[in-house]
Amino acid sequence: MSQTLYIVKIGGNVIDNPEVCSAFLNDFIKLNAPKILVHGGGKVATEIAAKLGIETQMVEGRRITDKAMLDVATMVYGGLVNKNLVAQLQAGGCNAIGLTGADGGIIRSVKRPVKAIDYGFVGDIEAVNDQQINALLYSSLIPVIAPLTYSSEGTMLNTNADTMASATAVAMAKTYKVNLIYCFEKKGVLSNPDDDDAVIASLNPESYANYKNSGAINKGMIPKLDNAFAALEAGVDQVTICHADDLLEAAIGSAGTVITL
Ligand SMILES: Nc1ncnc2c1ncn2[C@@H]1O[C@H](COP(=O)(O)OP(=O)(O)O)[C@@H](O)[C@H]1O
Ligand SMILES: CC(=O)N[C@@H](CCC(=O)OP(=O)(O)O)C(=O)O
Repeated sequence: MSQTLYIVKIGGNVIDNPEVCSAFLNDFIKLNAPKILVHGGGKVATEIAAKLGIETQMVEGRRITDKAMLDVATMVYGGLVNKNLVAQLQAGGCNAIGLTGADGGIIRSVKRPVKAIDYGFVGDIEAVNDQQINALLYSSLIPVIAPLTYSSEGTMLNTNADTMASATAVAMAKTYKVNLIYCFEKKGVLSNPDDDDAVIASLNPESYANYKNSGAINKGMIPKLDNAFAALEAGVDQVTICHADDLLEAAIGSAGTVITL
């Protein structure tokens, strides 16, 4: 029986809220098992870009990333957000190491081909170096992964954090029983987006299709759930979507929305 590895993704709305983020990090530190943190930061990037006079354009939850926006993404995700998370984890006694996909060559991607939409410098993941990630875990380092990848041409590419978490989980499922937990600012996937307590306990592809058709599940939740189902189909053991406050409960299956096939 292989060991459980927790891959926890934290979204940009939580990162932007210092109190909730700090409480979440304290719980992440308490999670007593091999673990990886994948972070977003879309909200911070949008704020900093606006201060620099760069407008944000999102299509289906993905940021249109021209060169100026790529520079913002690289600075904000790989620098500001990643290093602040690492500093807080280190202060709490957790030996975190901050990485983009380029560091240690852990996640390589290819620039998304231009079809109906030109997303610019956005990467579609091609390869996750699970052996390199394993080497870090064996050294008792806790990887903290920013939503950036690199191309074989030597450029950084902006990559959705939910997809980073899902692809990392799939690669690590070769050696671990992976428990993937998406933490955000709501208690789970809601059956009624206006009622924060209407948490769906368990969601399968059929119920997902129904909620999507009725409009109850929309916007950023659609790519998150597509990533969640893709991870399960590719061998990840468990996927949960929960509030950042409920990480430790979700880790034992008693909070949030459990995704099933
Ligand atoms: N049924 C739903 N339940 C919960 N959230 C939903 C639902 N439908 C849409 N959403 C939206 O999805 C968002 C989460 O996606 P996203 O903004 O990409 O999160 P993150 O930045 O944490 O990855 C929520 O903030 C919420 O506005
Ligand atoms: C290509 C793409 O869309 N990248 C995302 C990466 C950040 C992210 O995913 O952050 P959240 O998890 O906070 O949404 C973006 O720039 O918004």
